[in-house]
Amino acid sequence: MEVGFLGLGIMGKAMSMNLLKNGFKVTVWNRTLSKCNELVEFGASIGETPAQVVKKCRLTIAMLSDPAAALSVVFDKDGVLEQIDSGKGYIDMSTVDPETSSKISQAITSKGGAFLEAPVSGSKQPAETGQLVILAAGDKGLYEESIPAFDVLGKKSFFLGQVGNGAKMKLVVNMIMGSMMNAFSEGLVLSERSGLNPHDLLDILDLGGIANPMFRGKGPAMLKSNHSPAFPLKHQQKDMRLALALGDENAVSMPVAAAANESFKKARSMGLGDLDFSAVHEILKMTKD
Ligand SMILES: NC(=O)C1=CN([C@@H]2O[C@H](COP(=O)(O)OP(=O)(O)OC[C@H]3O[C@@H](n4cnc5c(N)ncnc54)[C@H](OP(=O)(O)O)[C@@H]3O)[C@@H](O)[C@H]2O)C=CC1
Ligand SMILES: O=CCCC(=O)O
Repeated sequence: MEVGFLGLGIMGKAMSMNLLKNGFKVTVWNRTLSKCNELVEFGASIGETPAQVVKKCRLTIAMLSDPAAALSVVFDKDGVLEQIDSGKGYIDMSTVDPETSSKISQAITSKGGAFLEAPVSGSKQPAETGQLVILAAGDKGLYEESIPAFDVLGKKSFFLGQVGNGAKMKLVVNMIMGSMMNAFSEGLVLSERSGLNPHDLLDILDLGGIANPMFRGKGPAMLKSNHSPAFPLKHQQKDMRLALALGDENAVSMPVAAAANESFKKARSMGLGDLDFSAVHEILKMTKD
């Protein structure tokens, strides 16, 4: 199957590489075009614009940083809309808000194309090993057509109904994750400041009812102040912001998420946005008497 792939950041590079390794023909595009070269070494072709990729491929996947990027790649000059038509499908796997996704869906479908939003749970390593969880919504026929690709990219896909539901589910999941990261960081600081060994805390957490892969995977690196980016903090803060907007629209009080968002904003303002979202630990460590 020939698939187009737009956006070769941390996630897009791993996902398109995975498709190539599993026998898909992949045509890639990235805003910074030089990032395509590594994929070419593994057999990918390059499209010089999003429109060129869509012209060549029946299915095109996008994995872009945020709503502005997702909209730009579709609506700007040489964008997806210039070549989408009936018989072609567009799958946006970026994490965006439901309004952005709906706007893209309307534009694609008004030109006869099929649209699916399919944000993912899971980070760099699950993307490399095909262990993502795919939260799809939109055109059911396109979802079914995409299953061979989703089976390579993920360990499980969900079809959640109408466009917007995948985006909302992803924001709820990441809102919980961002709040957990803040609570975890505060716990690590509290254990150290009160004279405990934080490595003991990690062991104890891992044996109890709140054990989870995020604490297990990131905890030891956080204690060494190693925040090599898997999920950039700037994207986690974007997701908190979009989740809080969803809370506003639905009159859901979210004081815990709002406090977590403030910590991520502070970390961004201190220049930590390109580090892993675990770097929020650094600003919590800085608070003293
Ligand atoms: N990293 C993670 O663990 C996960 C991330 N996500 C989500 O996946 C998406 C991608 O994340 P990730 O790969 O980490 O992000 P990166 O920051 O590594 O990559 C972002 C990508 O978006 C492109 N981009 C940014 N702005 C524009 C623009 N205006 N026009 C065109 N392209 C643009 C970048 O191009 P360029 O190279 O030119 O800068 C790059 O390809 C985000 O929505 C994120 O929230 C979801 C699950 C996990
Ligand atoms: O959006 C990013 C999710 C990262 C993860 O699920 O570990």
